[in-house]
Amino acid sequence: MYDTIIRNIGQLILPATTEGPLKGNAMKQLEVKEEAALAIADGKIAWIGSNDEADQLEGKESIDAGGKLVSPGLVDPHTHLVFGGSREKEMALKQAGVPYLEILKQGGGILSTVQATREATEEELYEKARFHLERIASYGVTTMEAKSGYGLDRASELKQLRVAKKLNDAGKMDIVSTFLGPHAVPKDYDGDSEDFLDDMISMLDEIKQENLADYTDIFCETGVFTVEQSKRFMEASKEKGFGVKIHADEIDPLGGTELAAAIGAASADHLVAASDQAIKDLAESDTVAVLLPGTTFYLGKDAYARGREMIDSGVAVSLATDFNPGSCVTENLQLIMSIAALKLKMTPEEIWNAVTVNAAHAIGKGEQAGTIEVGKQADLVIWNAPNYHYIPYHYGVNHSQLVMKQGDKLWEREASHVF
Ligand SMILES: N=CN[C@@H](CCC(=O)O)C(=O)O
Ligand SMILES: [Zn+2]
Repeated sequence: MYDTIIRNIGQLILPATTEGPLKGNAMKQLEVKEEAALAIADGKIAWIGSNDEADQLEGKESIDAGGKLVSPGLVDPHTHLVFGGSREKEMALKQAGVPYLEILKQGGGILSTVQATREATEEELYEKARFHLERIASYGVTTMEAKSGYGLDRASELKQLRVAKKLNDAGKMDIVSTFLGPHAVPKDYDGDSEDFLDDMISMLDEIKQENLADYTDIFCETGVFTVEQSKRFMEASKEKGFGVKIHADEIDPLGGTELAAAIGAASADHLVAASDQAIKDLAESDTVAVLLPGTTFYLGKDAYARGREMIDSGVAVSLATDFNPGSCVTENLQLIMSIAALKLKMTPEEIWNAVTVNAAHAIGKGEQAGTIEVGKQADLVIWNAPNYHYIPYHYGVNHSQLVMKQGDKLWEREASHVF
């Protein structure tokens, strides 16, 4: 007797291969099973077969998918989930042409969120992050990453990391936590980025001991941290047993992407200005390129990361929201899928692989999330859509009908709609 049987699935997205992350041509492959069914037991996928075969199965609960699309739960591998305040007033500045890095230089941007985050209590941050997390889940996400980086001092960084851990322990979403201490140089350091970096490095032992993060991250950018500083921080993190990530080549082509590939980073993120050499290096490495086209869109830029070229060159590409209060204020990963189709020229198959299997690998969750396979967590979405092409096609709305996390209902739409 199974716990739940999902019957009458119009299209079931299965992996074309059990390996990952998928690179280049492998990103074009999706195994789509029509007229399918699946069974769940103990929070895991226990059986996958045809709808006819499922007639012989017994389950405590039976769900009729109504001929619709069922996919793995989406994975969002780059978010800044935990923060205080909001920055709606920056929008007018951006419209007036003030560049993102100039706002930061003047003490706004990331630094204004730092102030609000420092002022908020742990409970306030928890409630706010939980609100955003529920919205993220409603869009079909069952596993995500969350970065610190708005505390920029010991106590406030630990406060952010503890909030992410508590949210993970609450069990509704798997949250991979990343320590992004070197996100900006706070005003208290008077521009002394080396001194600040030393202080962030000195936190690594404590974070490890308290098991507050799996990865570290650094913002490698003009006026923030150099490639040399990024290398120093990443090497120190690796030595302490962390996986490493980097915000690389978002605005200026400094070479953070080449560094990520050379150092064996789990992911290099943004990559809007990544060089030809960076793309070659990534293709030859195990580093996943996490592209954030929602950020390029929200910052009003014309040039997007060269996703098409990256895939054609053999890079493992993933997509994320970059949800944060400044450069990409949306919890909607489905919207990012549409922007990836329109601006990165990615195909529907590539997009699905980018927000499932490759995203899971970018945050070290490839073994348990990102694909529907017997033995893996029963994290899945029943979509109010007839096929997998439909989600990036019909943009800006929420197509989730039922989001399941380890076999439990995480979010459900009240009524099903006609396409
Ligand atoms: N670019 C650096 N960090 C974030 C933005 C943070 C912010 O503006 O608050 C990003 O990934 O886009
Ligand atoms: Zn980011």
